[in-house]
Amino acid sequence: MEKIVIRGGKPLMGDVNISGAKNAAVAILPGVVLAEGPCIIENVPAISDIATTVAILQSMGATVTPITKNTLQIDPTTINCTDVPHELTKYMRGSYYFIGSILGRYGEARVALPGGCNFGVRPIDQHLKGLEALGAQATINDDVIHVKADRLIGAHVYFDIVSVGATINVMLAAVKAQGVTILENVAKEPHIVDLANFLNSMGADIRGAGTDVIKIHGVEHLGQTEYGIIPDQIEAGTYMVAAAAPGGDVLVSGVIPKHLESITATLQKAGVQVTEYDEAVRVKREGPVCKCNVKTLPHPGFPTDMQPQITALLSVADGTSIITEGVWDNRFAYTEQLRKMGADIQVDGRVAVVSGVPALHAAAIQAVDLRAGAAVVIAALMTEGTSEISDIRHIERGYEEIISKLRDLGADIKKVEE
Ligand SMILES: CC(=O)N[C@H]1[C@@H](OP(=O)(O)OP(=O)(O)OC[C@H]2O[C@@H](n3ccc(=O)[nH]c3=O)[C@H](O)[C@@H]2O)O[C@H](CO)[C@@H](O)[C@@H]1O
Ligand SMILES: C=C(OP(=O)(O)O)C(=O)O
Repeated sequence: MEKIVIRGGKPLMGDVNISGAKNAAVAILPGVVLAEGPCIIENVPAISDIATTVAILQSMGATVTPITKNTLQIDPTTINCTDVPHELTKYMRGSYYFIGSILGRYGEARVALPGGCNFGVRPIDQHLKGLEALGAQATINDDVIHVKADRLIGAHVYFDIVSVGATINVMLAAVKAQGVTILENVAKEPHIVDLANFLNSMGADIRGAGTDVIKIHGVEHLGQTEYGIIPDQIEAGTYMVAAAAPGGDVLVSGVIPKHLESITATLQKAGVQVTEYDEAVRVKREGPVCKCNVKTLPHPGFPTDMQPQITALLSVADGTSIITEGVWDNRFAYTEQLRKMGADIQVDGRVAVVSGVPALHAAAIQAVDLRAGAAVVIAALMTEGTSEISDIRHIERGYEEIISKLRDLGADIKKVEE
């Protein structure tokens, strides 16, 4: 078993370059199934969720050729199987995007239920509601989702809840449906817009991505494309908080600052200096961390996927911060790990009361999920002693080369085999 060992207390200084967005890539790669020719996808993050996505494509018969570490050529014309088994879906949430794309292309898919971070129940009723509105029959038996349609027909879908996954899955199926699909109350995250841009580059006709309503004119054929994935909003935000945590001066580059606005504003409230450039943000902290209240919300609100990281930072603020989780029912389990490091955090349902302490202390801690893993890395960077982080496979789902990126910023961090 591998662990991350961090000797903290050193300020982070220098530049860090941000990788392609995990949550865009895990939707775009399944989207390639819809193409009638090979696609070249650039800026694909080298993370384990992508290794799993590639393994799913290969298990279906697609030909995946790495051109560089972050560029893949994917030829879906060799696909000969439309079933995705649980051995492959169980590692990640985005595996369920194969439901929409295989249904859109082949009219039938059998995809086992997805894995991903455990925040309590993660229902898929809105995905199925949207696919059924397009004319698909959907059933779940023995943990396998079976969707089938003789023909997908455009429809008007009003989502009862704003869901990233449902918006993406229904878009993936609707691009080839006959007629017009209107999706209302959709998610507006940057990766929704990126997926729409990618599908449009293949010949789809999607408008309105990034607003509450998406309109899709179905097309008969989607062709090959060459497309570059956007930078990862959450990886960028994580390095912004990491830079602020032990106090330092870091240029987070290769980003779209507009995507980071809610994170920038929150860090500024917490007393951190953030300067925006065209494709970079500079993060500097000299004074104390100031208490501040944070509520996570769908985009453009403060992202839930940054909630554990900001909580780690605020655990050493000069007062009490209230963190309200507005998306998930159960996303505070990781605070137990911060408490092991001396944090004073009381959780009541979707609210955490974080009473700042002067300093955290080193401990043996666990990455209980992906962003919880990032949070304990940030906490360890702030402490004077040596912390050991276990279950790092969760961190590797979503952070490309986190060890070398932090080491290049001056962190004392290494991966060790137990
Ligand atoms: C691979 C990926 O992109 N994962 C992200 C995606 O997850 P994911 O797509 O699973 O999250 P959703 O946006 O769907 O979930 C938002 C809320 O809607 C609820 N819901 C969702 C679907 C559904 O059919 N019914 C339902 O009730 C969920 O329980 C949750 O309370 O968006 C989340 C919210 O930004 C992020 O935390 C995850 O990192
Ligand atoms: C929750 C996350 O991912 P997933 O939905 O893939 O579990 C995340 O990226 O923070």
